[in-house]
Amino acid sequence: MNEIASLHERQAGRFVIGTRGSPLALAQAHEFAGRLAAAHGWERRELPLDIIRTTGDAIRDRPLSEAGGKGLFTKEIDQAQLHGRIDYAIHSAKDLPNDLPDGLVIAGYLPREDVRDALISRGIADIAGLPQGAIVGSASLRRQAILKRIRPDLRITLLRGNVGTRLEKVAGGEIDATLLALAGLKRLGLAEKASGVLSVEECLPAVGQGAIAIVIRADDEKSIEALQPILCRDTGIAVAAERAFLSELDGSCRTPIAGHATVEGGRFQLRGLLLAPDGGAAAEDSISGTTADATALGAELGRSLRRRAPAGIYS
Ligand SMILES: NCc1[nH]cc(CCC(=O)O)c1CC(=O)O
Repeated sequence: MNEIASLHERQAGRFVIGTRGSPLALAQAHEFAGRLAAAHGWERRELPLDIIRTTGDAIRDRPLSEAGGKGLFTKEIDQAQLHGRIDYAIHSAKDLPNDLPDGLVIAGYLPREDVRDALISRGIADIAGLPQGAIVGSASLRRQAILKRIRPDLRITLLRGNVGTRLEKVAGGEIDATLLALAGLKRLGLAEKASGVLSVEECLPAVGQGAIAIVIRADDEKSIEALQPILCRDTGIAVAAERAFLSELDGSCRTPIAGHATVEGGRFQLRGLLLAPDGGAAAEDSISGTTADATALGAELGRSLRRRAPAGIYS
């Protein structure tokens, strides 16, 4: 969107929503806008989307961990937000860096989708069913290490691109399988592309998986207030604890880490997993308590796993 269009829509609209342009990012932004409009009885066009291309969108050929990590998908959006061009930025919680730039904060989360990973293959329902030496594509260090741990014979290749591209590579026979977040598939209306769904026990999800984070300017009281009716408190508690866990372990996203928290009836539980990149060694544990202590417990589990990290990860 050019500057003039942006200014024009800004006068017509109540709030401007910033998002990346991938199909999944757009689906998430539309879900947010639909919920916000419904909560206030606003017209959907009063919440225009400003689609922002990020540096990360242009990188296709190498692991993001080598190209500079998670901030690549947020930098241009952060700038637009700090300059006041957008009010709300909608992100997959999983893709948000540990530390946001000064002046921006996570205001909360929408209700979480299914946190599990889906297996995408030509008709095989679980990892055990994949043929010996099958080629599995993934760009996620977590998924790669988990796969190597349970099936050392699999040949893991780097697979990037948006969800549609990844599905095509399996359908076309270029690779035998991949793992994708079921949440993303559901939000794209593609859940039937999953040939199987992996349990949380078998494949512990990434921190933040399935949750949509809403970022605002820290001092933007109008935007914070309008959000309140659509935020999911339990998701907020769970993801904040997962992020506290992650921030004790690694900010560089070069280490395979999984973490998943649940909140039910005032109780909180978090499982965490830290793996050697080749899947050969792992440290895993869980912690539970009251929701009031969730973030502190998340950090505690992170420190505890760090002390027990497989050799070669931190030293
Ligand atoms: N890193 C890409 C990314 N970021 C968020 C999702 C899916 C949606 C989610 O996890 O909330 C995906 C694709 C995937 O992992 O399948």
